[in-house]
Amino acid sequence: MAARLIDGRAAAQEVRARVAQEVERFRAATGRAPGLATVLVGEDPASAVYVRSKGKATREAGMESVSHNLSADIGEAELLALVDQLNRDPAIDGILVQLPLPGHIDSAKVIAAIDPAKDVDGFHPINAGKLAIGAADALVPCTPFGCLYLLKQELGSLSGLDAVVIGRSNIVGKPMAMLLLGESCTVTIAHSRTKDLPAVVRRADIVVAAVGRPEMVKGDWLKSSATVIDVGINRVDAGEGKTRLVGDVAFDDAQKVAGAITPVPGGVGPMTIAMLLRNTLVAAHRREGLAEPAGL
Ligand SMILES: NC(=O)C1=CN([C@@H]2O[C@H](COP(=O)(O)OP(=O)(O)OC[C@H]3O[C@@H](n4cnc5c(N)ncnc54)[C@H](OP(=O)(O)O)[C@@H]3O)[C@@H](O)[C@H]2O)C=CC1
Ligand SMILES: Nc1nc(=O)c2c([nH]1)NC[C@@H]1CN(c3ccc(C(=O)N[C@@H](CCC(=O)O)C(=O)O)cc3)C=[N+]21
Repeated sequence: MAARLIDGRAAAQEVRARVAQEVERFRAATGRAPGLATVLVGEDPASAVYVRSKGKATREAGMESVSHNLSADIGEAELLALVDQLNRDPAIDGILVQLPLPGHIDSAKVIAAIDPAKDVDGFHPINAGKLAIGAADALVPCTPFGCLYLLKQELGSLSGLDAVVIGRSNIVGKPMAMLLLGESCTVTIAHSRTKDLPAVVRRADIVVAAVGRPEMVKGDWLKSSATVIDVGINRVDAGEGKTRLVGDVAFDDAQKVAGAITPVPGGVGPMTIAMLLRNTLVAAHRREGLAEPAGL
């Protein structure tokens, strides 16, 4: 039987509509809108597209969006000075520095300079630590948070399920594993040194692929009825000078085996943006000392 398609666009639209309602309440209570600042260094076209769509979604939710576009040869000190200025700006509730940064800038240093209360990406060591210890007030990285939202929508309780996360980056794989552990899954983190990855994946009730290798996870690696979340965003040649987006999972074959699967595009990507808006809303409430909006 063909897998159910997990519609990330629809789920993201629901989250965004709820955020927009809460933005109105926030506005009524404080006389201002939540504000998100995005910082883009250099002119990587893909990054520029993401940053623009984040800005658009922010405004559509009724929030303020401020974008800073810096030249690729800006010094680390100048970038740190901008972060410091945004940390102090009372109208800014969330700061997102688009990654990757150019090689001459130490991204760990830049991330650590962001006020943890404004770290809506959830990349600051304080927020990563809070997630790891299960603190309720962690700001959680948007991509894994969006994956968890889709999984809970699809499966309800995740307790006791076997989850395999492929990829161990600080922005996707590791926080994803922490979230699944928090839901009482039995979690395996696989990576480039994992022995016999197909055998590891075959045990999984839940597979999260965050690798960056087009269509690496094959249909016959999957246990029948597994729930598959494909985080990969890979642009590949489609002939005639065109390109198309594919995930880290070989979708057509996986779809014949899996119980449910996210498409690329239209899966995790839109959820990432929805969760960024959610985190900005929550950060704004905390900064104003307001009760956090329930159920978001
Ligand atoms: N939809 C969205 O919103 C987002 C999508 N992405 C996409 O998700 C993917 C992953 O992103 P990110 O985590 O930043 O990537 P990274 O490159 O930081 O990490 C990739 C991970 O995959 C592992 N890996 C690489 N090759 C293999 C292999 N052959 N077998 C098993 N594991 C392997 C690496 O292992 P090792 O550590 O051993 O090197 C590493 O842990 C990319 O396609 C990216 O574009 C990312 C962010 C947001
Ligand atoms: N500080 C930081 N935070 C990030 O969250 C961050 C980042 N840097 N750097 C790059 C990655 C990537 N990322 C995506 C966001 C949305 C889509 C998205 O909306 N994708 C659409 C398709 C977009 C298209 O057509 O190109 C989809 O999957 O349907 C994808 C990828 C956030 N990232």
